[in-house]
Amino acid sequence: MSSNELIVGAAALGLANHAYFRRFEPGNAHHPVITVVLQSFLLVGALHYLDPERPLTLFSALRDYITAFFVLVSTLTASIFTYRLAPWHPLAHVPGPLGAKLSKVYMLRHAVTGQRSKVLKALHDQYGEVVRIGPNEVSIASAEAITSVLGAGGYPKGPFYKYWGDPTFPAGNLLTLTGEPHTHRRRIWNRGMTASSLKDFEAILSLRMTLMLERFDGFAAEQKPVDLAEWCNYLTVDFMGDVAFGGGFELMRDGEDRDGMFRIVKMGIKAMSIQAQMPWISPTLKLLPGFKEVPERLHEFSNSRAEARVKAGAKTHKDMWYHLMDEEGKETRRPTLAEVIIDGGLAIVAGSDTSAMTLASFLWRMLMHPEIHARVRAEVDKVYPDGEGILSSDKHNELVFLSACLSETLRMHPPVPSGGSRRVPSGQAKVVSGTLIPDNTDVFVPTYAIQLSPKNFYPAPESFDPDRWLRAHSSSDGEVDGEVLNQAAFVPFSFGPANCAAKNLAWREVTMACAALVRRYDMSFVKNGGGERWADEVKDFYVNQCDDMMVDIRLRDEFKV
Ligand code: HEM
Repeated sequence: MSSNELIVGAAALGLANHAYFRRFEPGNAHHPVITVVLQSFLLVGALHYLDPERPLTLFSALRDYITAFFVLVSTLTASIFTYRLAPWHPLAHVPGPLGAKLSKVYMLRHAVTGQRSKVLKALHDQYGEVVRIGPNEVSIASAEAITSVLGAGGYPKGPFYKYWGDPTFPAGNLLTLTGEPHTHRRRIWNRGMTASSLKDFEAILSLRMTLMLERFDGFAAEQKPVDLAEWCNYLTVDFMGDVAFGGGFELMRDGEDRDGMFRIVKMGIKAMSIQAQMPWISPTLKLLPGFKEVPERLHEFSNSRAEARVKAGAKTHKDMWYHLMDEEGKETRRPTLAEVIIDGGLAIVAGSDTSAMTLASFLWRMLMHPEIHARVRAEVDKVYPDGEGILSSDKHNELVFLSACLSETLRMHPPVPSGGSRRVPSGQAKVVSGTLIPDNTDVFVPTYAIQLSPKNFYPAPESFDPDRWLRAHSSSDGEVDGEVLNQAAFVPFSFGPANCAAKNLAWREVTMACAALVRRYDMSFVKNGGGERWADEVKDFYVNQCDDMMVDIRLRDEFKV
């Protein structure tokens, strides 16, 4: 075999590898790398076997190896790129930026910088409702996609979700499950969210709110600036700890994340949000030393909380554990301890940052729009003239304007702004938003882009206008003089069988906290603290993450003694 034959052989192998990987999608990064390394090695071995007269020195063997490896990898890459841009690619008819068609690296870099949701919105503004955002991925920003992709007759969760669980646990959590296992586990979750369960959780929340108000009274007395965003997080973490494990987190009492656990959780979410863009990289990264440290710490932490909960038993109010563990024995197959621990951990992760971001965004909007703030406060004062009942949800339906402000907050600042993917199963290609979405495509339905589209919210979709919700409610068909408010396009809690499992709990939680804080305190951004730009700095790491929001807190005059 001459050098020419080596080159032709390596190129043929490159093409054969592409054909193989197209048919059998690699589940990790290390197997393809090992395969390519080994194949180059075997090719050089074959060269020397077939041409025994070829000089065999360390130098010539190395040179042949490098040539074979380089040609194989280059042909494989060129073949992949050519196919991805070819007119016969199944997604050739979907418009999108060239970089995204070629490689997932295009969206990966936006995931790393937390700009994914904003980039998706810009791409939809440029290319329309259906955009190709990866070699095999599309984003569809339309109300139609919400029902036909996320709804009951839609598609199962895609590989994006595969690694959101804890690799140190044998069971997957609710977020990672799809199909029948998801339906089964979701039934148990739903049982934990009935009206009577919500009342139990509300009683737990009112205790936490009382503590928050005590702490804020203290800051007001000391005239000490407070990181409002951080304290929103302390509230929601402490509350989720109570709900999921019957207690144990005391961030508000300590006034800090003492053992750094929640900083780790945030880092973990950020890392996962980046990996989820290339799910096949996860199994490879897990082989690296130190990589399991974060999940292992979380595992130990959840385990210790679970042990404490098991020892303590159910308290006066039934917590989530009670339902997840099926302590009433309603299931034929009772959940295992591992399943309950991992779902308890999920409740902390899924329920704390989302609610905290909603609360912080609402309060930021109040600080930015004093005239709207004044109207919310007037309503709260009217509904709770002496404060009686403010830590219960009984009168929440009377907080009409506050609810409109919360809806507008969740429209403009959805805490999960771009979401995860659904994968079209083989044989289930269908037309969505006028475009054929072929088999095996990963489909994203980006909440932020949909909720800021003038097709769904008009006029001024990028302005904070809570009254749009009131105007729409006052008309019988939801339409007012050329205005658009498409309720079907309002999905901050997602949609369909895998929508937020605790939507009603979350709504009560943030309503109660907003009402109590607005009623009791005057707040203002600390001078030169950059608070006015807070929302611009929010990053999309699947769940939004934010910087400090430093505010001065004062008791309203009527509460001063
Ligand atoms: C305002 C606050 C909240 C918002 C905006 C929110 C939003 C969402 C969204 C958009 C999803 C779907 C994510 C996806 O498919 O990728 C989701 C799922 C979920 N959320 Fe929430 N959430 C909130 C609060 C909570 C709370 C308090 C809990 C607490 C227990 C919770 C538990 C869950 C769970 C378990 C799932 C997974 C559901 C499934 O896959 O079946 N969320 N949430």
